[in-house]
Amino acid sequence: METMVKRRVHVAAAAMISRDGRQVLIARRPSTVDQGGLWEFPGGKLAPYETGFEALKRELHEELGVEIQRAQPLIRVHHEYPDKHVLMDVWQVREYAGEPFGREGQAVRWVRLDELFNYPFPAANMPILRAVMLPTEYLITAEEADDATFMSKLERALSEDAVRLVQLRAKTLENDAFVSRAKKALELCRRYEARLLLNGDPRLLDEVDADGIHLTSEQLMSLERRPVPEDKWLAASTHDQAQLEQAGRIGCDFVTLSPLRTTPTHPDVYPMGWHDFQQLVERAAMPVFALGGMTRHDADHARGVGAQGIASIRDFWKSCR
Ligand SMILES: Nc1nc2c([nH]c(=O)n2[C@H]2C[C@H](O)[C@@H](COP(=O)(O)OP(=O)(O)OP(=O)(O)O)O2)c(=O)[nH]1
Ligand SMILES: [Mg+2]
Repeated sequence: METMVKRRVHVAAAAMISRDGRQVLIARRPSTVDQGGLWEFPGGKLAPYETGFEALKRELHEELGVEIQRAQPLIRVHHEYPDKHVLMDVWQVREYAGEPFGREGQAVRWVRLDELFNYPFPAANMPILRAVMLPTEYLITAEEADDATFMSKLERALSEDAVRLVQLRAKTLENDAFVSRAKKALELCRRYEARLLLNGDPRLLDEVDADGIHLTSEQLMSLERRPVPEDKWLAASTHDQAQLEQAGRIGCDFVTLSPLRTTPTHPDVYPMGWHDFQQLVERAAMPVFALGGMTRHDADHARGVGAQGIASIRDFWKSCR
């Protein structure tokens, strides 16, 4: 039998974000081409001499008639189709000239971020959809004995730092106190249109209608399947390749990967540093937040090596004046 060598295809694609930040542009692939009839993020294959960004500029001009001025890396996705290996570099584009239209006759549509899942995309796109919907910063709340202090610090992070993704982590609270704090936190997060994930048992969602669950790496490794429904977010803490693979197997929507640096809370854990971090992120099947000594100033660098952004306790949890 002939051995088939799979074609390798390198693609640059764009998540174009509307000026109000609430919508993303998608296009329908003509029914005659590969993955025809499905929706996609505009873009196409790199020519042999091109960088990813050059290809992105050319493709968006050809397909949509727009001139891109700047783009930030969003996520890199490997996907095995039956006939080829696709590597997609997806960029977030907010600065462009011209109004996009279907220059090749294809349907083009601005859709709200929370409606993206209503459109059929190619199999490779799931991590991209997650990445488009997630912000670049993930706040992990600090232990706080008293609810009032907790709430005022959370509100400060939501209002002053514009945090939109929050993990409630409160290991020192008993179940009832945790649930009560979670309900208050949820109400506040809703007011700021922020998502709240609970660090703990997936059954907590029966008591508090939060947006999802964040698993510890230990919980993650003990599960055989996704423990929450598809309409909830599932995140997990990971520290190595095996945990990242397990997160992919049970269908985590995103993960944190740590420790990037040593931190006062974990002084004796060996930090992985950017090089190892990048290698692990490269193979991950979902968006990854860098954790461990990160501040917002690290977010651009984190995205440059393929991460979604940064997760932090200290950077968003400051004393109130
Ligand atoms: N542009 C784009 N391609 C995607 C997405 N998801 C996905 O699996 N793909 C796959 C389908 C194709 O095999 C490949 C992209 O090829 P393409 O058909 O857009 O390439 P191109 O614009 O250069 O087209 P052509 O000149 O070869 O006709 O990546 C996506 O969201 N956007
Ligand atoms: Mg194309």
